[in-house]
Order: sequence, then structure tokens, then C-alpha cells
Amino acid sequence: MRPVIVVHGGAGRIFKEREEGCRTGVVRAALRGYGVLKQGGSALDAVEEAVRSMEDDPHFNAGCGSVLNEKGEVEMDAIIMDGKNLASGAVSAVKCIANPIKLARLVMEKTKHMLLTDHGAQLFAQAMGVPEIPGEKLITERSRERWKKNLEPDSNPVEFQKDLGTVGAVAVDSEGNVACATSTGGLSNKLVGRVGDTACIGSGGYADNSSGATSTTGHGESIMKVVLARLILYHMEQGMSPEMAADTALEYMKTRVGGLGGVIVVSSSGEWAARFSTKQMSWATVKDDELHYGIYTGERHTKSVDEALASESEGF
Ligand SMILES: CC(C)C[C@H](NC(=O)C[C@H](N)C(=O)O)C(=O)O
Repeated sequence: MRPVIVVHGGAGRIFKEREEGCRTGVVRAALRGYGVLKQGGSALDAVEEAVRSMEDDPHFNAGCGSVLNEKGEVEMDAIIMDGKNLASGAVSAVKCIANPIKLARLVMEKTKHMLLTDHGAQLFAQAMGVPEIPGEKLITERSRERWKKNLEPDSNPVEFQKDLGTVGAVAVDSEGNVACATSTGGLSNKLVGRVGDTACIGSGGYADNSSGATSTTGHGESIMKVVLARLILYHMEQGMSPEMAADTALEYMKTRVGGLGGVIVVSSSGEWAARFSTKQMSWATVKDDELHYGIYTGERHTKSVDEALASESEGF
């Protein structure tokens, strides 16, 4: 089996100033994830690595760069899932850690549970020796400015949720195992304690070797209503291609509940798709040592991995 990785850096609107940072960030994440797969690493290791790279990148709404809740704090959700045995781990409303995806993986591997939240997740992080960092370290000037603007009485709630940048990855490894990972700061100025789709199995992501893996982004409350990630895999089980399954599920979410979003999909046989009903979604994929990436509908750049790695080391 030839390995494949697909990543996304969030759907919705991406403002011009952030486009380049997003392209660079998703390309870097896809290359890192692919590097893991090429060395014989598992799909699980690859998606964790790709998501971690975007959590550390302040251009995205995950880890450092997460949007703020109504009180001006970062509260993050993340999930990881192993398609081999349907094992999954998630955290919700976690604060003061750099990499929620790492904590989600620890929940999967070190507990009998699937989802830890808020204070309990914090205690677990301490017990696992995950370093606690000051909340301010996750806050960028951009997210603080947005939060302040949203508090103004004449602010437009639609503008609230533009240009965010949730992150996710799906992969299939050389043994044919699939995995998914998703991480987010959620929606801007959300209520304290709001948990979105990202932490919920079947909504923010799903992975099953018998069909494939998917990671989602978009309006969380809509994604949860249609259980978007699982819905896509259901369509694939019924014989649809990843692209057709993604489009059908996104269309259903739009017509049934009026929600927009984006998804990445990989099938167990290595077919992939990156589809969205929003205006944009940053995405990148590597298969057969060839990198593809884009942001707008129909935009698709192609480079060889060697060429991409060379321009990466030059700082793009
Ligand atoms: C508004 C959307 C299109 C922007 C998108 N947000 C999420 O994916 C949020 C996540 N699903 C949740 O609800 O917690 C983004 O961050 O790029």
C-alpha cells in the first residue's frame, strides 16, 4: 500500500493577509505527516504529527492561535481515531496546553475512556506529565483583536466566524491502516464550556479501516446534527467515491440544517478528497511523492515532494 496524507487548515473565509500563511502551514503539515509515513510510521503517528505542526503554527485556530471564548480565554477541542480497532481519544474545553492532539492520543492510549473534558482533562494532563503553559502563550494579537471587536455592540455575528482555521489530517499507511485527527479552538466568542463537533466521535472525525478516514471543519452545531464524518463514510460503504460521498454529505448538511463546512477524506485504498461548501478551505495532500494544495474552489497546485522540501528549507 502506498501511503497518503491529506490535511486541512479550516473552512470558511480566509482573508488575503492570511492566505500565504495558510498555504505554507498546510503544506508543511502534509510534508511532515508524509515524512512519518515514508519512514514506515503509522497513519496514527502521521496525523498526530501533521496536526501538531498546525497547532504550533499561529496562523491556525488550534493550539497557539486559537480563537477566544466570550471571557477572552482559549478553550480547545481535539480528537484522534485509529481505523484499525476504532479506538479513539478526545479532549474538550482544555486550556493551558500546547498540543491538545497529544492529550487526545493519551486519552486513547492510557485510559479506558474516550473523552475527557475541562478540569478532568487538566488533571489527566498533569498526571501524564504534559507541561502546563500560561494561557496567554496560546493567544495571538489577531485572536485578541477579533475577540474585542466581537464584543462591540454593533458587531456582526456573521463576521465573527470568518478567517478562523481549525486543523485536521487523515492518512493511510503502508500497512493499509487509516487514522484521523482534528483540533480546534472552536468558534469565536463562544460560551464558556461550549463543546463543538471536533471533540465528538463521528462529527469532528472518524476512521475505520473497512472504509476510510475523514476530518471535518465548519459550523460545529450543524456538523453534530448530521454527524458529518460518519455520514461520509456511510456513503462510501454504500459504494460512493470519497469525493461523491463528501459532496453528498455536505449538500445534505446545507439543505437539511443550513450549515456550511469542509472535509478531507481518504479511503482505505488510498483515494482522497478535499471538499467544501464554504467559499474556501486550505488543504494539502501528498500521494506518490507528489504534493497538491489549494485554498479556493478549483485551485490546485502540484509539486514533487523533493521540490517542496527544498523550497520549505529556503523558507518558501
Ligand atoms: C465557521 C467555520 C466555517 C470556521 C472553522 N471553524 C470550525 O471548524 C470550528 C469547529 N468545527 C467548531 O464548531 O468548534 C475554522 O476554524 O476554520
